[in-house]
Amino acid sequence: MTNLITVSTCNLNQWALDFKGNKERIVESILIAKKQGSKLRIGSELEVTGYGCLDHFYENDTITQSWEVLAEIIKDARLYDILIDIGMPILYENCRYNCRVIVYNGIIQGIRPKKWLANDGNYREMRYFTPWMKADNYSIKYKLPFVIEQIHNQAFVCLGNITMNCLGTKIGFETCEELFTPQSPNIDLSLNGVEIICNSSGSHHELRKLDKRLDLIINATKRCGGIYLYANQIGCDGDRLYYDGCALIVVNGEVVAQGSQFSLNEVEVITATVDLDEVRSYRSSVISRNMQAMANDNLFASIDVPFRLQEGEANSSLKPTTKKTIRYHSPEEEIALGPACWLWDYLRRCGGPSGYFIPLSGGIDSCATSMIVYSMCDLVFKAIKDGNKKVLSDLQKVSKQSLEWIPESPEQISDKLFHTCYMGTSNSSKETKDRAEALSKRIGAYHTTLNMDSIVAAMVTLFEVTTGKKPIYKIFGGSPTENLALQNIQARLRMVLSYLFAQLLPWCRNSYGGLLVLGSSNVDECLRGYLTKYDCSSADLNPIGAISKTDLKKFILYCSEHYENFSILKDFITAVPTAELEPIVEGQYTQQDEADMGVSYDELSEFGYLRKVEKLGIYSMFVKLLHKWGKTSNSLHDNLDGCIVTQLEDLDNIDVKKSVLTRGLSPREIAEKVKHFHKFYAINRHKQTTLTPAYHAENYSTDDNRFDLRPILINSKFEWGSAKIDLLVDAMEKAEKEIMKLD
Ligand SMILES: Nc1ncnc2c1ncn2[C@@H]1O[C@H](COP(=O)(O)OP(=O)(O)OC[C@H]2O[C@@H]([n+]3cccc(C(=O)O)c3)[C@H](O)[C@@H]2O)[C@@H](O)[C@H]1O
Ligand SMILES: Nc1ncnc2c1ncn2[C@@H]1O[C@H](COP(=O)(O)OP(=O)(O)OP(=O)(O)O)[C@@H](O)[C@H]1O
Ligand SMILES: NC(=O)CC[C@H](N)C(=O)O
Repeated sequence: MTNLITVSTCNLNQWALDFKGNKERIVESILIAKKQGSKLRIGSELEVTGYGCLDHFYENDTITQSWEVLAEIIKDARLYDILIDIGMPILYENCRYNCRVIVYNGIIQGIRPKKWLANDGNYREMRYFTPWMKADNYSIKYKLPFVIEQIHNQAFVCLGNITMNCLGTKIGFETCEELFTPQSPNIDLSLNGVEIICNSSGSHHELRKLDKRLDLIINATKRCGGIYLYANQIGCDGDRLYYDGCALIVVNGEVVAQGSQFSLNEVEVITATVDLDEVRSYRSSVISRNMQAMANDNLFASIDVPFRLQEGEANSSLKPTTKKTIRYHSPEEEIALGPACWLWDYLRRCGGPSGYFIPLSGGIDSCATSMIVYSMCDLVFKAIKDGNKKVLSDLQKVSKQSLEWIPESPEQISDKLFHTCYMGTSNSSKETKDRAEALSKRIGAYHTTLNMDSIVAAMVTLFEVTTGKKPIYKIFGGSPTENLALQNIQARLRMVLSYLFAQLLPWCRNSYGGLLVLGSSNVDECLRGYLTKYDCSSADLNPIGAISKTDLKKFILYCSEHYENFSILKDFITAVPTAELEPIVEGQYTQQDEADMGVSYDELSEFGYLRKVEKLGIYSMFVKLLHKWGKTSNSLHDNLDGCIVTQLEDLDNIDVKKSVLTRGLSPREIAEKVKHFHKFYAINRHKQTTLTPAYHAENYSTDDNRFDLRPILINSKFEWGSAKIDLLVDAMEKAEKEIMKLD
């Protein structure tokens, strides 16, 4: 026997505070679900307001307008004959809750507030919402606002930790973060006989993160059995995060439907026909599970809904959806797609600007940023080819083209939207100038080349006339201060020129509207502070601000293979990174990034990870890197932690001494690197506070405004921790000498 039921979930491209647009997308998703024969549709977390309203959640307007949107949905008879689960904020006794509102045929069946709020990393739900902490099966009679009551005379609804007892199956809810908690609601829901679990999320993209989310869902339903529907927001809803959709339908640990992770579609509904009997036989044959279910108290307020979701057996045309292989993107693809979708949403939603402008240096970072813009053009082109009328009309509007204009290639889109500029000085080389030009040409962007020596000279002359002193470069005998000042003025002037060009280039091309300026400092440089404050790093948006140089290089390589005729990219990969801010003497660069920084990009990525993700201070970082980068063999590693605790007494132990250092860096070298990193990190932390809003791509992002909250003024000596490091290094060196003697 089969017990088939057709259910839907979706990716919604919501936008914070766009109540009108959000409502339209919700309605469209319900209509699509109905068209696909569905009896249940779930939407993303806080879909009515958009997930990322931040402090706008404090405004009562946000709540009242949510009710107004819901009222219109309730009134709309086209949305009947399907159970709908809608996310919005609700105020009860002056506390704000993050809720699911369950509606059937214009009647609100129940409201389920989120219990376990997301409050780490990018998330601050506790700033706006109160977690629902009442006893589990306690519910209240919630008085509905007049705007709802007047529609069908419904004055009250049950609010609490509810489940829906439909005719023939039970439905329950967990909201985003709750899936990630050790005691996820889905466990109790399944033990209480809930067969369909609806998870509505506002979950953001991070490189290599998708498998964590999928693993949790798959494992939950593998262990407990059940049908799991996952809905998510997709796109940029007004801030640094990209929500990465990937709506999912899973049955007993098998994926039967998966939505896109990166897409320009505003509404994507996925639907599957699933068999409730599969859940019943999966669960009931596991006796240990059944004993737990039997012993489990009823933790939920159960609401009866007079609606049968199952299809009658007479509907023989219906077949259960077959299982699918999960689709993952490689990290390089994720870089190509995530920031590109984010840039598209940002551009079309921000109104006036008619494209992007980038100062293109001929180096890796601005090249990677440009390739992301190219990827955006490519996605837009493909969407138009696939018949996406909204994308076409958005493109025509942004690029100020007529309704007749239809692009024939990504390059034609790039020509309208993307502007690049090489800003050379006498310190620049022909190689970087040519590379920038060649890349821009291949992408199809509108390129300009300029020489700004006269402006730099004018500034330096002004300084000289005012103070009577003339700064000169180090290689000509100047001090480090003079040398730095001469570099920084070039870098800062590039920023001023960028905004001038961004404002006027469309006008030069007989169009109108300005351009958004793109910055391209990567996460490693930001962490080390290897950038001039308020230079080209101070742009409008930075697509790569949370991506490491190592990943960017891999991304360029991927682009050179993925897109046709991009062999020019190989030249970027092999070029030595240099700022070209100091004079080139006899054809040789005097300045190379890694030498200048005193640390390699790979090492910076490591420091960044240990600092932010592993949360290590200076001393623990040193110890961790001793294990990782050190010459010590495993037996010394094994003893190292004990040594630290017992003030290195163990190093007198002959076995430890025998574990001779064979490869890697010495403890002193590691200590120097760790201290060096901390010194520059601390000195330059102030730069993070002014950094351009960047796409959040990594869990070791340095974004001071939302994600990585640190003091601006830090004592760069870290005296206490450094002294402990020195003590350990001395002891290890002493031990090493003794080993040498023994040998
Ligand atoms: N604690 C603090 N809190 C708030 N502000 C603080 C501060 N300390 C300095 N400042 C401010 O910051 C200024 C120093 O920062 P900044 O002007 O950036 O100058 P600074 O960091 O000294 O120099 C820029 C660095 O970026 C490197 N770089 C390399 C490659 C390319 C580029 C490029 O731009 O293309 C740059 C360059 O070699 C140099 O190491 C001070 O003059 C002061 O105004
Ligand atoms: N000659 C140039 N023409 C145009 N823009 C430049 C030039 N030099 C630097 N820039 C801009 O300043 C930014 C920072 O310059 P920097 O030399 O630090 O390069 P970077 O951060 O290593 O990036 P890239 O790899 O793109 O050179 C660059 O990403 C670029 O946007
Ligand atoms: N909105 C949420 O609850 C999101 C939190 C969750 N940890 C995530 O990244 O997906």
